[in-house]
Amino acid sequence: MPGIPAQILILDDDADVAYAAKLLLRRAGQVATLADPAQVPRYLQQNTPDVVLLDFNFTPGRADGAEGLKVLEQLQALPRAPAVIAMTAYADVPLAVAAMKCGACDFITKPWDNARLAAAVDAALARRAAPASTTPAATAALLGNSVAMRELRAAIGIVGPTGANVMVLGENGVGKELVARGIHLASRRAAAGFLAVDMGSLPESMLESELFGHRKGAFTDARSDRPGRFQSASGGTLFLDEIGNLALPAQSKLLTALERREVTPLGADRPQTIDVRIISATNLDEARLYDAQVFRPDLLFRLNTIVIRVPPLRERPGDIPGLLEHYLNLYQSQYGRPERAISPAAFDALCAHAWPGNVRALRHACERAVILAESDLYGIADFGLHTAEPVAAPVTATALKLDALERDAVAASLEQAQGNISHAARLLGISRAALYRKLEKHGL
Ligand SMILES: Nc1ncnc2c1ncn2[C@@H]1O[C@H](COP(=O)(O)OP(=O)(O)OP(=O)(O)O)[C@@H](O)[C@H]1O
Repeated sequence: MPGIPAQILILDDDADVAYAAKLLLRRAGQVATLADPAQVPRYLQQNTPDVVLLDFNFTPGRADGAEGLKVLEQLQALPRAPAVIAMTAYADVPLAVAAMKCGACDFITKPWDNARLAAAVDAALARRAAPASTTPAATAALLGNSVAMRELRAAIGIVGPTGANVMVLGENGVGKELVARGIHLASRRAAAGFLAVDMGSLPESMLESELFGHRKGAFTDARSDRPGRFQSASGGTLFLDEIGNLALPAQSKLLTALERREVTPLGADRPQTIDVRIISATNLDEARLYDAQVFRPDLLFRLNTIVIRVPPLRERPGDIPGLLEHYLNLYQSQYGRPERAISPAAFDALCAHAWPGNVRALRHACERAVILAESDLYGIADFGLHTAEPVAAPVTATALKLDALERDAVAASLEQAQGNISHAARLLGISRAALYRKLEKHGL
């Protein structure tokens, strides 16, 4: 509310940590500090915090986070629950992830990056103050009326104009790129371009030339000067997709570019200043993303000033009917097919399905149903889900064998790539889109 300063509570037994955070956050509101969870009930009798920065271990020697989780529970039970930002040591990231599952909105690792902490608190405060819907144009493509999707749209409206670097997290096919495009459209850079780069499919040997450009003659195939993605996206937004797949040496090159705000094309003797907003995305599990063996913490701090998490479709089943309707309509008109309704049994099955491939898989299933349906209503078999009855079609023994071989090859490459779609596609020598189709076909 205008005029009323936000209340921020820092709960940490380390006096130095609490004091440093207090100094940093003074400009964002009224800051109180407490050192002991036992003081919390009394504080809550007289105060209504908007944001709580919460440490998880207080008693010396304790590292299970139970004390912090108990406070989180108390805060969640309040009529106007504050936004809670978990604060943990780097080694305790799994604890922070557990806290997020219990309702914390974000987490910060200690020692923190000042800009990241300030941005996390600003984002938490802005989210509380935001009206239910913002910048419809920026989020028009993002369908779904679940609470999660409404919050996501509000977050895009808030984060977009800030210009801060954003990291979008979520499983494959949840809509991370749509979110990134929404942030771009809600930003002051909307009139300039949005350029997406699939970092997962960039071979390491090409990374520098692709990202930073090259001069004619810099290497055998460099027949002319070529700008890199950083230069091409100048003034706009560069979307670094599958950032979690970047090898460590490549991470350090990217870090240098971001730190210096300049890139040197291969073969050039002078760097060029860059002006891009970076939005990155990954499907990497957060515990792995925060593992320094996998991802450089200093690069992470550059990229994740704001973190946006897109929940999987199975956690927002209320969005499924609207998405089915949208994509069936889309493909019916695209393929000039008649309008059909979904049979009640198929509808129930589709709503109960876990959708491991998320919205992308649902979209493909709708396309398939529109193409294959023959009766008056869409039946579950038309959608080709692995839980459905197999479509009765004559198949020869050879086709069956080839199919089984293909399934095994896809499964083996996925295992070898530890579930990383880009890597698996590269192992198989096919595009990511083709791999998605095969995953769906074989119900993997
Ligand atoms: N909320 C949504 N409303 C409508 N369509 C959506 C939504 N979320 C995702 N989609 C559609 O699902 C497909 C996958 O979305 P997108 O590419 O943004 O996902 P992603 O998380 O970036 O996937 P990946 O991790 O595999 O790159 C796209 O066709 C997109 O249009």
